[in-house]
Amino acid sequence: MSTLIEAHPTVDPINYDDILNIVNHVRSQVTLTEEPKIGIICGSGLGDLAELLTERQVIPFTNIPGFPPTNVIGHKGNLVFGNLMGKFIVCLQGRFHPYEHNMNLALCAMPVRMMKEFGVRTLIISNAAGGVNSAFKWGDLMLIKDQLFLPGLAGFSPLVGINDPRMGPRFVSMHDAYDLSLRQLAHTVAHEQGIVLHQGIYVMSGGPQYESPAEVCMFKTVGADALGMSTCHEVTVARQCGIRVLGFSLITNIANQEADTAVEVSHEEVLVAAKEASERACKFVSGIVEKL
Ligand SMILES: O=P(O)(O)O[C@@H]1C[C@H](O)[C@@H](CO)O1
Ligand code: HPA
Repeated sequence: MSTLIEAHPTVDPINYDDILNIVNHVRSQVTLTEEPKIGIICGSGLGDLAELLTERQVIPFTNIPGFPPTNVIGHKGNLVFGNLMGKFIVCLQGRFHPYEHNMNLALCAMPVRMMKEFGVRTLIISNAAGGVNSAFKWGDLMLIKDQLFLPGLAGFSPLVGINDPRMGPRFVSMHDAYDLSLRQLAHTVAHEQGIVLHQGIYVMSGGPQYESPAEVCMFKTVGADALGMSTCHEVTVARQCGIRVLGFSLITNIANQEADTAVEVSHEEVLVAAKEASERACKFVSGIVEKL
């Protein structure tokens, strides 16, 4: 199976040497005096966090070979190194959504493999999601306890294809995907900051269409709490390469379950809600980084 990237026909996201070459190319554009032990993937609403870093070194995705363009409004498209709460970190300001890139999940998760090479041991990942759990309100935060990775279950795992053992094991356990001790830490921070922090199961669909009411009901029946179109491919790769993960969703809309009283959801609504939750989410993540 070829996973070569159309725009960069010499880069293969499942080729370990290609990943190393890209990492070295990035290294040549920055001055790294230490390894970033913490990585952050900023989903919708968390992008401003990358602006809070001090001594920032910013590399636009367009300067990174093998990186496709990010087309989703609300995602800036920068790799940012810098300090947050006294810790040196690397931040992905924007991400690749599989629906933008022909469901090439290995490509979309490639930044996680790069983070591992930079030295990342802990990854904080966020997303915008539609709430299914009836206790959730617009603007709430939900810690991800577990995931339903629909593209992965359907054969679109980022781990499909030849597995170079330098990437990690062929078969990866997802039983402890969202680290328990990190979740406990997140609850402590939320409590200190007076933030509502639910916990639940995140579903990743292929998108880009939002779910129909019948699909929302189906997901609710199987235990879903929040619905989105990202994150699970990144978490899967992180677990393969031994990075521990903390994930959370900004609940930007309430997923409608009744066709007769249809409630439209739009990307604009998602962005407005994500922007509203941004300050709270940035403070939450900063509080977690401080305690890591
Ligand atoms: O990167 P995220 O997951 O925050 O992106 C949001 C959620 C959906 O993927 C997409 C459509 O609203 O944008
Ligand atoms: N469904 C899927 N993805 C989303 C949603 C939703 O309701 N809201 C934000 N991203």
